Amino acid sequence: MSQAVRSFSKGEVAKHAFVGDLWVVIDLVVYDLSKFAPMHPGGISILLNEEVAGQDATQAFFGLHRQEVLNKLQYQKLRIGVIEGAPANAFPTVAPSDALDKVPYAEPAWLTEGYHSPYFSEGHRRFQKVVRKFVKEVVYPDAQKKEEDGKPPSKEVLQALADTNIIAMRLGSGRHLEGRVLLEGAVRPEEFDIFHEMILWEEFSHIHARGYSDGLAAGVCIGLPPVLNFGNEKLKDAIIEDILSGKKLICLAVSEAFAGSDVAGMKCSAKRTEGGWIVNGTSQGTKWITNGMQADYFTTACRNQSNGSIMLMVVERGQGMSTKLIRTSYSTSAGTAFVTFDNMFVPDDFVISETEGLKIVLSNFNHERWVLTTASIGIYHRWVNQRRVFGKPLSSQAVVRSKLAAIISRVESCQNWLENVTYQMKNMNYVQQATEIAGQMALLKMYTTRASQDTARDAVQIFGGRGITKTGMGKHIEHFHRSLLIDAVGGGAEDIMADLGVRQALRKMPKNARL
Ligand code: HEM
Repeated sequence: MSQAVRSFSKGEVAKHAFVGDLWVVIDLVVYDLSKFAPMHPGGISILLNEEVAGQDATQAFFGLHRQEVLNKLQYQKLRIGVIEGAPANAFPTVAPSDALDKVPYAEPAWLTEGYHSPYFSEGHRRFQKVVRKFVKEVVYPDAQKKEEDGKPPSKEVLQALADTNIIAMRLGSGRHLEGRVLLEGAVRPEEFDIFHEMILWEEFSHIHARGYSDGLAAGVCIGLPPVLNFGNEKLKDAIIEDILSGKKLICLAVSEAFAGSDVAGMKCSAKRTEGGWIVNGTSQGTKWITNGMQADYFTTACRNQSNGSIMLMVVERGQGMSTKLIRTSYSTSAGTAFVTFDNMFVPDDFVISETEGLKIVLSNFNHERWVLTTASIGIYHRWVNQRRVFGKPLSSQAVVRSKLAAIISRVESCQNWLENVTYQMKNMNYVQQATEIAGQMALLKMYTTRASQDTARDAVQIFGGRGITKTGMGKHIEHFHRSLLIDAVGGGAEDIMADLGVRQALRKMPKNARL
């Protein structure tokens, strides 16, 4: 035992069980709560309970809080020593920010000790460590705060994403990465592949703040690819660098109040005028536009009034545009907006395509669906050992273990299917992806979001009341349960995805196929 750490007998601790003189033991460590108790978010009276004050409160504590509470600096200061006989390392140490979780199935198999993967190299493993550290240290604290107060992500975090070129990396591999230093050199631009991008999305999902995560320039990931892949050089020169460097934001404005994501049914219209187009979408403005509140540019689909063709263009924020905040089941941190255009002028250079708008928007969906699927996968279940009912750990009940079996099987099957689809995307060109993978991607997204709903329901059942509280031990479960439908609907609702998957399979059915 280090000399600096004092040790106390149980009897000594028991003497401090009153207002103004209050100690408790958690995991063999003695905490002096005398000054903290009146400020305790759970109230003072529970701390004065005879089974808590001056006692070993380990079980009670972990039945209500997450371990991370004890890791906070302000609470580390409450430690005054350990219980007699405790090992020298009893003081909980904070795991390094890039540490892997040792709880079985908490990490994907490729990050589990002793497991192998055909898809991920040593380079991917190094990259994953750097991303995890970045997410935990730079993003997580801001995410937890802003998800709660509904404000957009802080400018510093968005700038950090731009400076490390995470904004650029989330658009996938390609020429836009050339010459950039990626996350302080964690990967070279020419090495960066779709598995690096997958790591980014999976690691970012660990912030457990779905609205905030969309607020982190998610609109760029769907609004900029049409410009990158189909825009003219003048348009690219005018906006890409400002967006990748964090000065400006772009979003995708294609779903409409009456047509939803049925792009073909849109009412927003464009009329020819000298040097450009006049865009109107007033009564049927575009709806559910992620980042619409903050965006400077809107990649917008509209119908050419003269010939009915579907155009795609970038509308710059300005007079004639209004953006109104929409409240959804996740945080307003995402800046989801109802957008209307009233006689907006769009110069010719900002038109991406006059005739192929629909095709470009549809081709964009594959990557969007892949992103949504990647971000949805992954759930932790260490708490099952933690929560106790009728005096026993919950995991001692067969019915709970059966739910766990289902949760694990679903997570593992989604992850493995995703890795396979990602590998196909890595090895297929753009056209092949549209014909070979779109159907499978749609089925995978549908399966993943349905699995998420089953998993959230099981988790809430196991968690009981804690699974529906926004604070404490169950806060991530509550959040997951409330926000998962965003992924089930965004980028195409489940039934549409299922239908697309099967229709694409049927198209490929050999004419002479017989049972
Ligand atoms: C080192 C000692 C403790 C610290 C630093 C602490 C800190 C906190 C914090 C930060 C919260 C807000 C919710 C959260 O973020 O998890 C909370 C809530 C709560 N705490 Fe404690 N706590 C301590 C000990 C205890 C003990 C021993 C009990 C007794 C069983 C207790 C009972 C509660 C209750 C009932 C809540 C409200 C639960 C909720 O909001 O979901 N706390 N505590």
